Amino acid sequence: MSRRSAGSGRAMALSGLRVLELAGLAPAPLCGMILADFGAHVVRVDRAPRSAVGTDVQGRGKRSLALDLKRPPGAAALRRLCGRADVLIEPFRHGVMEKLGLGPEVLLHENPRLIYARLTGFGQTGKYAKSAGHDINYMALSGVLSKLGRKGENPYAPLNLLADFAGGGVMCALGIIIALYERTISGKGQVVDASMVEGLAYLSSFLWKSQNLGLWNRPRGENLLDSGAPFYETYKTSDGKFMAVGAIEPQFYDQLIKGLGLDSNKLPSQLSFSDWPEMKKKFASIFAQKTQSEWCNIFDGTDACVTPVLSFDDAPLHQHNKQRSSFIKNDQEEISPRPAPLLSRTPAVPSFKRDPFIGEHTEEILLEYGFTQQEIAKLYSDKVIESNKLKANL
Ligand SMILES: C[C@H](CCC[C@@H](C)[C@H]1CC[C@H]2[C@@H]3[C@H](O)C[C@@H]4C[C@H](O)CC[C@]4(C)[C@H]3C[C@H](O)[C@]12C)C(=O)SCCNC(=O)CCNC(=O)[C@H](O)C(C)(C)COP(=O)(O)OP(=O)(O)OC[C@H]1O[C@@H](n2cnc3c(N)ncnc32)[C@H](O)[C@@H]1OP(=O)(O)O
Repeated sequence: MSRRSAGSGRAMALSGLRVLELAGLAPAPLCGMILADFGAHVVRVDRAPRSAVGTDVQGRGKRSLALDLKRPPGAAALRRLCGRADVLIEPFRHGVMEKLGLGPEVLLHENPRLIYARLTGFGQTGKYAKSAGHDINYMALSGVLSKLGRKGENPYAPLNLLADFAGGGVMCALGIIIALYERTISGKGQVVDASMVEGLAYLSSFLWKSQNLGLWNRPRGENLLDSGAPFYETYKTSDGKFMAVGAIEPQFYDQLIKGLGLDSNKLPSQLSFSDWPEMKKKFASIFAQKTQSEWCNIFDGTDACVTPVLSFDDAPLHQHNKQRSSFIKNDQEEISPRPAPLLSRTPAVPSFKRDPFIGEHTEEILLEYGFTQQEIAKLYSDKVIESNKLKANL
């Protein structure tokens, strides 16, 4: 397969890599989208019979094949596809793939170079391996949720960003890339058991390993980085917006104090924990006196570590983000973040096309993977695959 991405004419880091992503909820689609953004040929294997509308909003750069895995010819078709693929991403709880006869021992036996990535909440073993769950449950089990939240309040889940996406989708992508690198040496594939509980726990290594520094020994919401400190907080401005303050180091804290028009000689020391609640009130009353844009005028260009809290409407329009083209607009005028990180020679070139409809590329994918027209016709007549050309052409 070409080392160049279709349409862009620029080489991408993962060009030529064949990925099969079994359609799942949120984390696996992100994992597949990252690989697609960096040039992999990602096929999303959707369910047949298909539902009216897909739930994957992270289908950028992917193609869709609608295949009924519950029927033996459908499972057999996936086995054949895996025979020619580099990576399989499966997002089901443990046991589902085995029940379909598509477990790793089968697929790796048929293609020993396959990277078989299993992205689950609880992993492949252990008491919860077969239990349903969502981001908040995985965060809870990792220990991390217990650290999140404000003083006196219950633990608080910051959307489904941490377990689903950081500990799940991104960690799984990392596992895949590590296994692909290792395959260049051994020639062998392997299973990546990407548990979101463990992915997030690993991501929180700093919290675990800094416990002896005394950073976290007060209750939730009363520590340095968990909204306890006045200099690591958000503050409301006079126009109802917010500023984010992260002035940890003394030299940066000094600049914060200066920008707020305060005299450091008349204030308690920065790390006087008992004064933190009062200092917060003081900072809050000062921030409430000016608009967000007025505070930006004061703090932009300083090292006070004070930035505006931007809405989704405002973030793409902020001068800094515009200067780096940090957000992109696709052919449907939808705005989303540009893939990161930026690689200097082979950056990601995200697709600007709309996401695929379920089953939009069924036939072309099967042909590409070596199925004959007769075999495809049989799969159609057996109702094992579906095509969605009509809708795609509307
Ligand atoms: C917090 C997040 C979740 C957020 C998701 C939201 C973004 C979306 C949730 C609901 C969506 C809305 C809803 O669908 C209604 C609208 C629909 C419309 O189309 C769009 C708008 C909607 C409003 C829509 C909008 C959004 O999309 C939603 C709001 C998370 O935490 S996500 C992380 C979840 N956890 C995991 O991924 C860990 C691993 N997976 C699991 O543990 C389980 O999969 C899970 C998630 C617990 C689900 O369990 P379930 O019983 O449903 O599945 P499994 O046990 O894994 O088995 C899968 C079965 O499906 C069969 N199968 C799979 N593929 C095929 C195929 N191609 N052909 C045939 N059959 C297939 C497979 O064989 C299994 O069958 P069995 O059960 O019989 O073994």
